[in-house]
Amino acid sequence: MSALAFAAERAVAIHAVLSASKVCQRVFTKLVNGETITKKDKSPVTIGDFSAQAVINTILHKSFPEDPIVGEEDSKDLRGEEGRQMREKVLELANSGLDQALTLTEESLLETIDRGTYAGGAHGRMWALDPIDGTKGFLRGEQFAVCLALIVDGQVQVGVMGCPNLPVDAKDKDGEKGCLFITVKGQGAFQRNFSSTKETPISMSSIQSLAEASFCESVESGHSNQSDSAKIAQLLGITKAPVRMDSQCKYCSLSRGDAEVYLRLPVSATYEEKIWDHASGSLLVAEAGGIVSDIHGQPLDFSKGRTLATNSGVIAAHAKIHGRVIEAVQKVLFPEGKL
Ligand SMILES: Nc1ncnc2c1ncn2[C@@H]1O[C@H](COP(=O)(O)O)[C@@H](OP(=O)(O)O)[C@H]1O
Ligand SMILES: [Mg+2]
Ligand SMILES: [Mg+2]
Ligand SMILES: [Mg+2]
Repeated sequence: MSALAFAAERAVAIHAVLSASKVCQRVFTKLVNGETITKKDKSPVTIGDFSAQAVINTILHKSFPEDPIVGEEDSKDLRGEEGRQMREKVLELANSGLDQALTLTEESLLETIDRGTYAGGAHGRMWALDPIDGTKGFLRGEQFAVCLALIVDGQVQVGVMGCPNLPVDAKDKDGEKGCLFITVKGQGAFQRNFSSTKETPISMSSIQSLAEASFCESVESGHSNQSDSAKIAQLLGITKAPVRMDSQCKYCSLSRGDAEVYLRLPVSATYEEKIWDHASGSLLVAEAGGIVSDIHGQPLDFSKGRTLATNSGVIAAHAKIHGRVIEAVQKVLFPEGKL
């Protein structure tokens, strides 16, 4: 029997994401003032984001030196005298997550972080990396995810997500936390706990009626229009309150049946979703029995560069109900019937 496709990429991605997730867990308990800065777009970035990107880029480069990386962060804020304090912290943290043979110097730290500047596009292999997705959730001690995906010719082929604060069993919220979600196109979706190497197949819950469904959305009202989502839920007959959660943990929750619908509704006409915010999560949901599209029902197009430039918003649901959800989305967002 021939080896499964992308077996090496899957294994390396698991190792990289797990290593970075553990660094993030360590940072959170030690994060102090001055270790978070605000980026030009007003979003936060922490020593955790930089360290996780350094760990993953270093591990990827060792196994796949030719592969470009589309990563969220760059080293600008770590350079020069202004960046010295943060740079030293990030160096120490990144090295704590890497094997000794891969130990970074200040110079190679900046270089490895900047391997994530690839422009993306329709051709060839590339990794999409969000070292901490849901940085706001991370800062609140809530949900965040370390997200890595392999994209080949515009198609997501491998996705691995590490969710350090997610309960391994949604029904036992105070139980063990820390799980990894793993998927390869055509090979299904799996969950593994940080504490074990055993992988369990997961799938979305197939509900009979939307009245039983629950939907999830971002915690941040600036990332998704929550008043429109309430109207859509009402139109669908969903009565349960939304589950608000940061990061791609929403895709993970859907994939193992904790919720049935994920609504991410545009808050502005100009914002373009980033490919690293959706690549791994959207493949996981698709492999678990769902459909992920934009608000018009169009597939997410990962071939347009660093953003999903031709898509607007994200709607994910079980394949059996996705069409009905899109109908409701269209009715609420475009009451005149115009697209
Ligand atoms: N106006 C906006 N609309 C949609 N997403 C946005 C946004 N501004 C920022 N984001 C993205 O929302 C992501 C978090 O997703 P969520 O809201 O589901 O937790 C952020 O990822 P980072 O935290 O990696 O920066 C960021 O890329
Ligand atoms: Mg960010
Ligand atoms: Mg993100
Ligand atoms: Mg991020």
